[in-house]
Amino acid sequence: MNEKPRDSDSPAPRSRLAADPSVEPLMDRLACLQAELDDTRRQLALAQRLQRRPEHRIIDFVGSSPLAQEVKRQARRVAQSDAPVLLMGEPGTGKSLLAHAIHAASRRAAQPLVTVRVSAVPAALLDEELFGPSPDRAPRADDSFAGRLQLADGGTLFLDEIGDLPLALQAKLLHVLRSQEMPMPGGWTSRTVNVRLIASTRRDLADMVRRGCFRADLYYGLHVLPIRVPPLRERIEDIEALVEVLLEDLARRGGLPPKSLGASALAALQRRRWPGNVRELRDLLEQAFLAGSSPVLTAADLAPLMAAATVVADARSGPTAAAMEVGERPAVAMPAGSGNVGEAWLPTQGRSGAEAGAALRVGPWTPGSMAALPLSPRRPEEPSRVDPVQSALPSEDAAAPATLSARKAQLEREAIANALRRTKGNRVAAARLLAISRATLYEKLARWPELGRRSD
Ligand SMILES: Nc1ncnc2c1ncn2[C@@H]1O[C@H](COP(=O)(O)OP(=O)(O)OP(=O)(O)O)[C@@H](O)[C@H]1O
Repeated sequence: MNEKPRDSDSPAPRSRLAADPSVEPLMDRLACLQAELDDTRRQLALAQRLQRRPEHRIIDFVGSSPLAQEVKRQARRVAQSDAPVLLMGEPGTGKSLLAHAIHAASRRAAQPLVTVRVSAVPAALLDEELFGPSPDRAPRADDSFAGRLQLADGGTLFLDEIGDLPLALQAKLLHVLRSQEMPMPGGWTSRTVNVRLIASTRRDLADMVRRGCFRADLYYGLHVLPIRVPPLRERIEDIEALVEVLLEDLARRGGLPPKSLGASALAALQRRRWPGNVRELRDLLEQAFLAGSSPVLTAADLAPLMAAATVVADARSGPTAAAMEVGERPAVAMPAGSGNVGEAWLPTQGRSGAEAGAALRVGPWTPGSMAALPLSPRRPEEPSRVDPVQSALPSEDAAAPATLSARKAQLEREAIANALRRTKGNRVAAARLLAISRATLYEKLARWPELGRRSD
């Protein structure tokens, strides 16, 4: 056998060292460390694999109706391209799901998908949030802060509710997308960004262009690959499959025994118009799932929940809510030179009680949120006697929600309420305390607007 001569400097074979009693404890320690290292490597590899696992795939868009099949066909087609995608549809129809799925099916899947929910970030913060520090200011030590466009470099930027983007930022976005260049602070240098844009809207952007509220060039740039995501009422035949998947998911997430739907309950669901679309269906099923102990949900189980949801839907179609769907954000004047185009949207502060109340109703539905809504809403002018922040804190006898996602949401809400209480409502300080960006805090407050209101 042709054995390679051992280098005189290489360590002595392990067996010879191990035989030496003086190094035995060291060898044992080394073996332990090696085992720990291997274990950590395995865990790291698993975590990386899990992180890379897409949140949604195109197949997760449940439905076999012709409309649902067409959406999935278009999603597969646009995933092959690098052109901007525009997802148009009512709230809760699955636009975010599709954005994630298209990214996951694209050649950028291994790169980041960065989401900005435009409607949830105040206009005054949006510029920096998207583009990073302004190129007009002198470079500073803290300029390592990157805007979301830069964070999405190589991957995909998902702009949820692009219709809420102020006009000045529309121009800036268009410029960056066309030139693939972002000027850096100081204005002397720029950096290249390679980002694919997916945008979603529940508003009629073509109508906004006609009214001068949305730039025509950005609209046409986005309209290269448009996908219309149909409302649930146009694909009633998908409800059965959706119910099956959603009930299975609720049971799995909650670690609970599975439940099914009786024939009368299915018929009742198919008769409904679903203004909140699949999200509303999911919330309704979650409440029904948690409310009863029977393994089969009946029409009688669903009837009171559907009646309560109808009250909410009617409130949503009221005049203020309708204005928010098709019109502009409630705007307040900004002082001249404040850096934005004369308007800033404040999620809760600065709005009248009526507007804030409407925002509560039209805001995103969260699991179990309908149960928390009063059936007869308080009159807007009636002052609240309850400190919303205090009331958000955990009470001794508050029943913990059963599902993991609802429990996580409750803990998050409590942490934010606590931070706001400790900082006396100062959002900048609260965000710092929570170690999140201001924009993230505003995004979360859009989900729980009552936390952002001061009782004093
Ligand atoms: N076709 C579908 N199949 C399975 N789940 C769906 C489908 N459509 C929507 N969902 C589920 O419904 C919920 C709402 O969907 P999603 O957030 O994607 O809607 P959206 O259109 O982005 O809403 P919004 O405009 O309010 O942001 C999510 O839990 C999503 O997983």
